[in-house]
Amino acid sequence: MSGEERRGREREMGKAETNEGHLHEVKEGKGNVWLWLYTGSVLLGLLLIYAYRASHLPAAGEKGRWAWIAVFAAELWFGFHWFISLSVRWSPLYRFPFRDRLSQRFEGKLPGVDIFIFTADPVIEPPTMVINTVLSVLAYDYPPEKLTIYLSDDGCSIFTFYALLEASNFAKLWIPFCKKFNVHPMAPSVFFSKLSVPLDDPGFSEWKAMEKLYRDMESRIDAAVKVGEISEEIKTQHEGFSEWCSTTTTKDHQAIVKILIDGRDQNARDSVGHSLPTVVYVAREKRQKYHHNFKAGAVNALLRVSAEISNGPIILILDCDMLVNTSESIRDALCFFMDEERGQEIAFVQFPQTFENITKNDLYASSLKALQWVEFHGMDGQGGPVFTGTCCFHRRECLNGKKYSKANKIELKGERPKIQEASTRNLEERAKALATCTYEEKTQWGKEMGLIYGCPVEDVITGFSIQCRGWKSAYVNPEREAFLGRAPSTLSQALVQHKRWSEGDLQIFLSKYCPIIYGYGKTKFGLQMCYSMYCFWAVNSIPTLTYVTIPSICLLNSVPLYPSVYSFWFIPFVFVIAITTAFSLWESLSRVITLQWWWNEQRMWLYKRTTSYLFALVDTFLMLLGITNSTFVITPKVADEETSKRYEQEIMEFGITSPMFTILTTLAMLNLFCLVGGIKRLMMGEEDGALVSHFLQFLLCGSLVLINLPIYIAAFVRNDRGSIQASTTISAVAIASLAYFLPVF
Ligand SMILES: O=c1ccn([C@@H]2O[C@H](COP(=O)(O)OP(=O)(O)O[C@H]3O[C@H](CO)[C@@H](O)[C@H](O)[C@H]3O)[C@@H](O)[C@H]2O)c(=O)[nH]1
Ligand SMILES: [Mn+2]
Repeated sequence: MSGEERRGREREMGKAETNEGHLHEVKEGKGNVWLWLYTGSVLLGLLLIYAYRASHLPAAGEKGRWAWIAVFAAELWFGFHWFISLSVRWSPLYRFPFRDRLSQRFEGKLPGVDIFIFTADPVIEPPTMVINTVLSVLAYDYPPEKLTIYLSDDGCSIFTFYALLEASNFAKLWIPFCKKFNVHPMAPSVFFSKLSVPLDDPGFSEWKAMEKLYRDMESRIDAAVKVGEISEEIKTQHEGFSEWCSTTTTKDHQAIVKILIDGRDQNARDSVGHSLPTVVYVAREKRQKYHHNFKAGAVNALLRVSAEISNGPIILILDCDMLVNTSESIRDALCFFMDEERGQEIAFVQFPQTFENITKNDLYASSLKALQWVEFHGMDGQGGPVFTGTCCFHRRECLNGKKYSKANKIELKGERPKIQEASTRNLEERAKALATCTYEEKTQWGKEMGLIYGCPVEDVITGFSIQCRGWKSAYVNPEREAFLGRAPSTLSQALVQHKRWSEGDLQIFLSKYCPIIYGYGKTKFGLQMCYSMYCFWAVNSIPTLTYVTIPSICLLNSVPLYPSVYSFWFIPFVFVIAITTAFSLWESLSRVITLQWWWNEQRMWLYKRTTSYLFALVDTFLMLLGITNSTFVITPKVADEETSKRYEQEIMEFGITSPMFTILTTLAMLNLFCLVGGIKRLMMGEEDGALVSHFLQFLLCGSLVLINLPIYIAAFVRNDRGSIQASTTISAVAIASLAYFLPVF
């Protein structure tokens, strides 16, 4: 299904509301009859399962009693989590902006927009990638004098600064080029590598010339990075280079604020004579003894710096790998904020995080389709989606802590100071003072103002606190993806990212901002349920681990844990398994996803639960006990050629040793051994009716073996550098063999 078809379908699914005169259309999802039926029947099935578990509990001293209790507890938890996950399905909303109405009514009065781009490490996030994001943003279809771009560099890298300087020069040609040829995505590296212009096209030579200019710039930057030094000749191009000296390190340096293009300057023009957006480089001060609060700290520093320089009332927050793919998304977002009636209560407009490097069947389930195609629309119906840290437009005032009030109409005003009022240098000096380590001492920054500190998902917790102040958020998922980022391209990256997310979400539940307690009376119960569902991700690890080990070990020991095929109680089990699987398949297949894709999603669902979520749970407890501190492991955005090749071929990447891989391999081996043991017993006819009495255990263990196929292949068949390390395989086999000796209680 193409984007257009999906959109058509969503429109159809929605009930029309009166949209006359509005800047956007809101449609409520319908078709709840099916959902009622689904919910009702699964609920009934679950109750029957629980009744069976309670009434057939093995007596004290009988083999399998404790296994039974454990499996029962897991089923209770699964039922509970399934139930709260309905909250994101009940009342989806779909939104569609009317850009033409916006232009008709507001073209001359559009608000200033400040765009924040964040980078933190020049190796993981190469300068050429970062400036591609910057260039794509510069080519937005928006009045340049109202656009200011801030690059926050937590890596304080002279190469990133140099790359930005190159980009600000290149922009003078790139912006008119994008407009002339209607370029999408507006990032040169992606654009030139994915598209080629036909020879007979009238624009051919211009196109090729631009590509050459881009490639030259890219090689200049890459060359400087490779040498590890900026040449004296380059340093003469800008006095900003003098900020770096021999003692400058990522963790220890003064604040740097450099306005590379001042849009107020009459001489700052592109090649066709139009004025240019303002471009600012910011590296907030870092000192060893001050905690810098990761991305949240960077956002807050930019909030203050930008207030001094441009003070745009609308802010777009972007990660450094999030390229702009359509020039319209600022205007789309404004259709929500500027709607006279519906817009007043909207604090932020979230776009989905879409990615340019998703493989054919999304091997690591990184496209987050379930979340972004189903769940966020569902949350929108309960008060608004989460803030996901990127691809999100905010009202500045809401980020600064303002409470919603019906009486107060907020106006989207805020003009840049005129050039005669403040010179560029003067602005830089004033802004620097706002980006120091000590500035936030004894202030509300990180608490009531700006992004909230101390949580690995600063975005989610902040979004929730904004909603608790009475605001709503809106989710818009346009036909053509608005942004294109880079998804993790190895298994370990994907698992580490999910560890951070699930850990952060669990910490929200345990923090002052617990959705149920803090949100009580401030938000809808449905919204609290949505958030709780994410908060409990990490907790899922324990019941999932129970379920992937105990029934299999019991199978090996011929201890039945489920009703036999001929029993009445067999029906609810099969029914719940069948209908929930069918529902999930329907949800996926009706939204483009292929069968293989769905299967990959199921595998990642399992892997995340048995590793990322488990580690998140453990780390959260250690943190509560004061043993560890919260950290932020940055997701790598580049990989070596061999790894990238395997990724494109959808071959799972292990390669390194990691406790996560040991767990995954052990679980895979355990299930293989148990299945083999169970089948052996069947073949030998050691026990009559074993298949009938253990049918569901065979099914469960068999499915686990099937889903783990890539692990067996990576451990025993493959011998490339991405396969499972021999040491991991050996320890996994050793631990899993213990299953043969494990007594069943
Ligand atoms: O100390 C830091 C750490 C990170 N970043 C930036 O934060 C962004 C997100 O980091 P990344 O490693 O790419 O994390 P992801 O897992 O891809 O990030 C998702 O999840 C994060 C919360 O866990 C959100 O902040 C992000 O916006 C969201 O895309 C990147 O641009 C980083 O450069 C900083 O500026 N300073
Ligand atoms: Mn990222």
